[in-house]
Amino acid sequence: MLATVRGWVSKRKRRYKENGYNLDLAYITDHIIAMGAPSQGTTGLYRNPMAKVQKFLTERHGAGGYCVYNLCSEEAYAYKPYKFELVANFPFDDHQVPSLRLVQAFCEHVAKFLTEHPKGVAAVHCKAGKGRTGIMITCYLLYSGQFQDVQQALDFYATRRTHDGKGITNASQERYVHYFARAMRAWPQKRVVALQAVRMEGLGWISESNRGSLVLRCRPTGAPAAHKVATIHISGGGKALAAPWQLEGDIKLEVSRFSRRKKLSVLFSAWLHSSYLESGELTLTWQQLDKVAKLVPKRVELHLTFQVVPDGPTNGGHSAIS
Ligand SMILES: CCCCCCCC(=O)OC[C@H](COP(=O)(O)O[C@H]1[C@H](O)[C@@H](OP(=O)(O)O)[C@H](OP(=O)(O)O)[C@@H](OP(=O)(O)O)[C@H]1O)OC(=O)CCCCCCC
Repeated sequence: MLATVRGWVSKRKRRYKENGYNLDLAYITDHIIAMGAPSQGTTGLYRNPMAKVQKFLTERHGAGGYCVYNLCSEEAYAYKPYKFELVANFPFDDHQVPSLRLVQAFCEHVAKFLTEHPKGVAAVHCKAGKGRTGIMITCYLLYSGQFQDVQQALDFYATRRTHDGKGITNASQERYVHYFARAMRAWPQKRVVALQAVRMEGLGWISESNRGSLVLRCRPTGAPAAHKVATIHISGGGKALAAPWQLEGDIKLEVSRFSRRKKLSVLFSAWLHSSYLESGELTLTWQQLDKVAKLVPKRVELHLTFQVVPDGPTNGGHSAIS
């Protein structure tokens, strides 16, 4: 019965079903595992039971032959380091993107571990072990030179981790793999951009009959978390900003609307990095947005006008131009 429930929860991800094991776990390469969170208590009833994961890894790779990489920022999936002999934490939030520095640090750690343990395995997990795990593993495949082409690395991960070839399905997570591939060639220079105008098309009845808002979050380069820098109320689908917002680092744009019950619900969001933005209009289509609500038509477009700020502000950005 529990195996059936675990199978439902792991959806279309590949499970390891050999030698009496049945775990939400897949070998991406001989030295990289992607897996669902090793869990205890009630959560262990429908995710990977901690004890089984420990037994599996120790049996196959020896007590010191594996390092567990926990990418969860969720409190619920934190565990004491002694649960495994070697544990490394590179946390970021579910459905979101890591900073490029976090990806770099992860890749360096895995490379060092595998150099010191040539027969070892890096066992990477987030909650489900698909999206966040996918970014980090795909970036490592590129970093370690196993792949040169981003799309090929993404496809390889998707095929190895899932039955339906849907590995990283979050547009921003995929965008950040591309960013990291560029960052490996030349680390991005700090760049401040001013968001000057926002326009949405294709929202149909949503923009006509609802008040909406665009919430801007920014994680300045080097800062641990993103924080809200502005809420812009958008009526009729567009707005030129009287006071453009200067942004630097990881930028999250979240478009929400007020429902009939006056509850604010997110329609879609997207992460962008200021260093890869140019002056001019950027259009994000349905495919380039994250977690688009079902009621949003597929013809939706978010148009953003940015201006690169020469020699940006000394306060590191994310402030309004007065
Ligand atoms: C009889 C019970 C039947 C349950 C059937 C559940 C069937 C079911 O939908 O199970 C799946 C759900 C949700 O599943 P999870 O709680 O595992 O959530 C997934 C996780 O957020 C992934 O992110 P990450 O951790 O990999 O970064 C995400 O992938 P992504 O970031 O790529 O979008 C995925 O989205 P996706 O599915 O790909 O769109 C989410 O479903 O599990 C639960 O809600 C836990 C259920 C706990 C049930 C407890 C029962 C005791």
